[in-house]
Amino acid sequence: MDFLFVTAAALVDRDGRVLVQQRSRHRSMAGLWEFPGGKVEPDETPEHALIRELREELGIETEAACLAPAGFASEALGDRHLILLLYVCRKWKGIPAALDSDGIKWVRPVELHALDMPPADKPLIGLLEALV
Ligand SMILES: Nc1nc2c([nH]c(=O)n2[C@H]2C[C@H](O)[C@@H](COP(=O)(O)OP(=O)(O)OP(=O)(O)O)O2)c(=O)[nH]1
Repeated sequence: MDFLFVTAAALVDRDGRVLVQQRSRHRSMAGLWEFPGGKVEPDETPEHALIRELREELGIETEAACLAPAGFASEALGDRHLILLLYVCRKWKGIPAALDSDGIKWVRPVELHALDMPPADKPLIGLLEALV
């Protein structure tokens, strides 16, 4: 099986809201709301990939100690199989900006049900409702 490992973060603010970003037009799954993150490169740990993606996509800095494993999703993706590793992060430096997406917004976990998200993300919503 050809696995695609992707790491993503639920950034949680002091009001218990979670950041989601909208995938930009030129990407697969364009327009869907997702958790910031991306593919784990062969030479990276999931945590380092996520730290890099948060820097590239949002312009924020965090560290491995601030990434708490929250859960995962397992979903067919074309001829590959996606393993999406979700971390909760409550501590970072900087103010998130939409550097690589069509927009960002902060929502309560219960509000995620009403957003168009990739299929892999759906089972993670209940998890965040319980955790955040
Ligand atoms: N970052 C992120 N990716 C997700 C989520 N849910 C989900 O199915 N994915 C999928 C979409 C992509 O296939 C892959 C993430 O890769 P990526 O975002 O680095 O991919 P990409 O746009 O550069 O490339 P592509 O998918 O357009 O080929 O994981 C999510 O919540 N966050």
